[in-house]
Order: sequence, then C-alpha cells, then structure tokens
Amino acid sequence: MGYTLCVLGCGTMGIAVLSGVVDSLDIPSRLSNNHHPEKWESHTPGTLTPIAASPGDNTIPSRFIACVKRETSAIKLKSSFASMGGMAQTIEVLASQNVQAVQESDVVLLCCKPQVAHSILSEPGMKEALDGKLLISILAGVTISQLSGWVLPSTKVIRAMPNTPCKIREGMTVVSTIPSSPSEQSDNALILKIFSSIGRCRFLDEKHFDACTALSGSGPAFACIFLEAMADGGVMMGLPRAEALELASQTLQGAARMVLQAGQHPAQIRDAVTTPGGCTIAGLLALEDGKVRSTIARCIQVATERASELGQPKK
Ligand SMILES: NC(=O)C1=CN([C@@H]2O[C@H](COP(=O)(O)OP(=O)(O)OC[C@H]3O[C@@H](n4cnc5c(N)ncnc54)[C@H](OP(=O)(O)O)[C@@H]3O)[C@@H](O)[C@H]2O)C=CC1
Ligand SMILES: O=C(O)[C@@H]1CCC=N1
Repeated sequence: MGYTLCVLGCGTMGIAVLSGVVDSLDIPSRLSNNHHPEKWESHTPGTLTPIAASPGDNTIPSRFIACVKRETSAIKLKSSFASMGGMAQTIEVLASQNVQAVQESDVVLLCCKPQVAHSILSEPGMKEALDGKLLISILAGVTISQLSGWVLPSTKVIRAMPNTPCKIREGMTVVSTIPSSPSEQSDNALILKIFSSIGRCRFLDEKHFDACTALSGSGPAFACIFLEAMADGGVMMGLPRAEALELASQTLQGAARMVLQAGQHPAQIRDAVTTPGGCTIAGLLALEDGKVRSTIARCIQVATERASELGQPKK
C-alpha cells in the first residue's frame, strides 16, 4: 500500500500537481522523451523519473485528498477530476474539512495563498493532525522558519517551488535541501518521486527560493509574453493567428530542448542561426535596441524582490 497525499488548498497549483501525479500513475512512460542522457543529469538526482506503479511501494501515493474552502469550488473540482478519468476520478474532494483530511493523510502539500497559511495551520486540531508528518509547502515567500513556528517540532517542513506545467508533466520544481539522516533520505526519495514524475526536480538551498519563485514559478507567465509577442509579429506580417502561435510555441520549445537535451549553450544556438548580413542579425539588433536582455533580467529581479515580501507581515 502506498501513502495518502493531501493537498491543502487545491486551486491552480494544487490541481496542476495532483493532475500530473495521478497521470503519471496512469501512464508512467509518457516522459520517455525525457530519458535521454542529459547535460545536468549527473547532478540532478532523480530527474525525470516517472512514478513506477509497483504495488507495496510506500514511496508512492495511492490515496489522494484535495481540500478547498468553498462548497462551490469543491463541486467544480469534483467534476473536473471526474472528467479527467483514470486515477483522477479517485481523488476525494473536501470543503472546509482540513483537519479531518490531514488526520487521514501521511504527506500534506500546502498549496493555499501565502496569506492564509497561518490561519489554516492554526485551525483547532491541525497541529496534532500534522504530528510526525511531512508538510511540503509550495507557498511563495513563506519561510521554513515561519512554517515551523506554526506546527509541532515533530512535523517535518519542506519547501518546494513547482510551476503550472506540472499539469502536463513538464514542470520545474525546486525543493529545499535537507540534511540527509536515514529518515531524511527517505523523505527526499518520496519528494523526488512526486516532483520528478511531473517534470524536472532539483534540490537547492532555501536562500535561493525567492529567485526560483520568480524564474521558474512565475516563469511560464513571462515566457508567454515573449511567445505572444513573437506570434503578434507574425500576425503583423500576415500569418494567420493560429499558425503564428504554433510556430512561436514550437520554436521556443525546440530552442529550450536544444539547451536541455543537446546541452548546447544558448549563444551557440543563436550564432548557428545568425547568418552574416542575414535577417536574424537584423532582428537581434532590434531586440538589443529595445534592451530586451536587461528588461527580462530586471523582470526576474523585481519578481524575486516581490516574492520575498509575500506572506510577510506588512511593514
Ligand atoms: N499559480 C502559480 O503558478 C504558482 C503558485 N505558487 C504558490 O501556490 C500557492 C497557491 O497558488 P494558486 O494555486 O495560484 O492559488 P489559487 O487561488 O488558485 O488556490 C488557492 C486554493 O486555496 C483554497 N483555500 C483558501 N482558503 C482555504 C482554507 N481555509 N482551507 C482550504 N483551502 C483553502 C482555495 O479554495 P476556494 O476556491 O474554496 O477558495 C483554492 O482552492 C500560492 O501560495 C502561490 O504562492 C507556486 C508556484 C506557482
Ligand atoms: O504570482 C505569484 O505570487 C505566484 C508565485 C509564483 C507564481 N505565482
């Protein structure tokens, strides 16, 4: 028998993570495209390992509970999991029954908004329900030290920063590093199983979490601005909208895979495309005139600064 995984606050991100995990239990091999030897594989333990549905493996979740606040959200969530089919249909959805859900769970994924975490963890009986359990928080800005202060010392608190592509098992998740005593090693294995089944997963020290929140947590939004702008340019030049979007999306995916899978440096990819006196250098100079590099880098800087303020008392 596997363990019970509870998602406390199952909105956009809770749904993304849960959908990805149940999908990986239904179709463990969908990530086969990602199994090629990769540049970072050697120092990215557990990267891209689908959950193997072997009976009796207690590092694999076998029961899922999704918690929301409002009954209306619960109704929508139930129907959305039902329409996904497969294991998603087995997800139990509860409204305003957080303590009961945590009592029945082994691992708790905290996915609420940063500002409601304290009130959820302070519900009567919650501390006791979390006693000795693993609490994984995906909250932006809320530190391990804050979270640890809201639970009993026996609750193991970990931070993870996933992103929305976890829903299609193309996520990027950063997990806070933990010292590796034997029990912590088994927690590491369990956490890796969850997040490497829905994309890439790597451990990094908590001090980097605000930057990771900005770069990979918020990153899909930033990437989509670039993607839309490329498509708009195509539309301006007469391409139909749907085709422009397809060309832009596949081109960004292809370039990113050349970095991740073929291990090429972005500058190498750029230089190979840039024919002397050709059209690419004309486009690149227009981008540089618009200060695109410093604009994008500053975007990550300000998003990091803002992430550090989330879940903190107002000054
Ligand atoms: N969105 C993103 O791309 C990313 C977000 N994050 C982090 O993930 C967290 C969640 O973000 P997101 O998914 O966008 O937020 P959503 O608003 O989509 O989801 C929040 C969920 O919390 C539920 N909730 C609120 N109050 C309670 C309560 N008292 N008890 C139980 N459930 C409750 C809501 O239920 P109801 O609908 O009933 O109100 C809702 O389902 C945030 O902390 C954010 O920092 C991290 C990485 C990426
Ligand atoms: O915008 C936010 O605050 C959250 C955290 C990362 C992505 N979305």
